[in-house]
Amino acid sequence: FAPTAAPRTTTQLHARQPIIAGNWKLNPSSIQEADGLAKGVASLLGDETCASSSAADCTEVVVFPPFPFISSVVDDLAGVGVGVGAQSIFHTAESGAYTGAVSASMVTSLGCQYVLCGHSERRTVFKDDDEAINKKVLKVIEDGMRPVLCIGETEEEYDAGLCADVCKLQLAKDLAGVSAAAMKDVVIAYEPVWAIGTGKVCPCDVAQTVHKTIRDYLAELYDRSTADAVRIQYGGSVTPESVDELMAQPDIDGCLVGGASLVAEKFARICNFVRK
Ligand SMILES: O=C[C@H](O)COP(=O)(O)O
Repeated sequence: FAPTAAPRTTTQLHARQPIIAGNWKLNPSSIQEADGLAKGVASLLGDETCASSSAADCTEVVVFPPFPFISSVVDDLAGVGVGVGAQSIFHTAESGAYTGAVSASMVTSLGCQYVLCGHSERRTVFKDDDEAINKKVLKVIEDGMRPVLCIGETEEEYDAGLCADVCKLQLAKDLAGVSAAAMKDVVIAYEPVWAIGTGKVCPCDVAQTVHKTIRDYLAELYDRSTADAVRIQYGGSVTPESVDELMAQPDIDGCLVGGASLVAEKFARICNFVRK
């Protein structure tokens, strides 16, 4: 799938490849529907030119189906250049008496390249705390996959002016023990909780400011060069209508899309965002 306008300049010091991801969450309700969605995405984005490229003018696309659909979706997307990831993993053990758990090695063996860690719905509904999220991040890296570490503040924290503090604290705790070298495989997703599934997109200038704050803090945790190479996605009610302006911001390198990723045409339009 070709970019629809002139690519972001590649002469900048750290040309980060855009990454658009679709988090299907607890959707759809059957394997038939999941295959239909994956095949729809495949037919709309079907072009192998981006499959093996990490060039900044080529957008990486990943989808995160529910566990039972992963294998089939991997098959549906074979040869299309769209990656597949898992929405979580169990971080405590690889095997044993853990009813309902799914290990990193299981999803790796299915062909997953990415795992979501720390999504706000995991933090609130499933009580994943920063210690568990940190273990997941480390486990994903250890198993040769890439974590998409989700961070972000609640509406109350945003209103109290605590956005930067919350994001920094989550980064410090969730990235503990992750080396600078490993950060090349880590994607950060800034997802203000108040914008998730609400239709309220964070204003682009606010999102850019937070992304820059996150990048500057990564430079404190690591170094400037490492921070400048990390890809930071925005997530929260992203739509075909909002994606172009978001992606025009200098520190926004991609989007983590929920609801709009469940409609192949909308997701394809977001992946084919117009570069400004
Ligand atoms: O993982 C995706 C985010 O939670 C955003 O979801 P949303 O696009 O439905 O607001």
